[in-house]
Amino acid sequence: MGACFGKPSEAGTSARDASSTRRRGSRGDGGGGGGGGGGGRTNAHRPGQRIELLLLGLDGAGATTILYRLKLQKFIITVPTLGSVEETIRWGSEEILFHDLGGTDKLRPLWPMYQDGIQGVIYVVDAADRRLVDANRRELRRFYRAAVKLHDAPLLIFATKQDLSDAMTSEELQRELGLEEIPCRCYHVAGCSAVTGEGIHEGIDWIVGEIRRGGSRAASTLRK
Ligand SMILES: Nc1nc2c(ncn2[C@@H]2O[C@H](COP(=O)(O)OP(=O)(O)OP(=O)(O)O)[C@@H](O)[C@H]2O)c(=O)[nH]1
Ligand SMILES: [Mg+2]
Repeated sequence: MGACFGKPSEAGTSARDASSTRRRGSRGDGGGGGGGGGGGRTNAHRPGQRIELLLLGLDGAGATTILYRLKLQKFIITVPTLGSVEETIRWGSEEILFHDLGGTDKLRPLWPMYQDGIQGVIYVVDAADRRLVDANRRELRRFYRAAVKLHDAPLLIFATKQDLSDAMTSEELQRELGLEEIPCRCYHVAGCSAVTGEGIHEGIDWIVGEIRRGGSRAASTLRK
């Protein structure tokens, strides 16, 4: 797939076809999301350089479980993250440093403190809990209002817990979260499960691919 240009909506390629992508730059818009607009550019990625990603989500969404699924290739029982956890994993020729931030309401205001050096954002949603859709929409917007340095960075939404019967699909979540209004460079919603491992590698491949080719993007294609 190409860079962050093209059709308003492209089907992704995760397992069970449970993903959807939006590439900014095709709408010619300039509004939505707020957030000032004076933010610095995200660190451009140089080949061989370590990638740094933020891993966010409401408490209990499943962020840390995804992190250790990636690190250990198995499902492990986690404890709630108090503050932040840093883990590095090897991804092909790349090294990725994850900043996994706790998601309780006390910790969410701290998320925007982690902007410097970050090249991509992963936001984890418990797709099986429909009661949290409003809170997820609100917290995503609040985060991006403050995190102006990340408006140039790709956003991966992990719609996790797809192993549970009533989990929302990625298309449903894309609509419900109002992702069109989020001032990120481009986004992708990937259905996944940290229990089965489904969809996680595809999601990481997407964000790493976007970061790799993001360095040459013309500023005019980016919303400020
Ligand atoms: N069924 C199911 N349960 C999951 C999945 N991923 C995580 N869980 C469970 O969800 C709960 C919360 O997981 P965590 O990874 O600790 O959540 P977190 O987002 O890191 O939460 P905080 O650290 O509090 O911000 C745990 O009981 C996990 O076992 C999944 O894919 N499927
Ligand atoms: Mg955690």
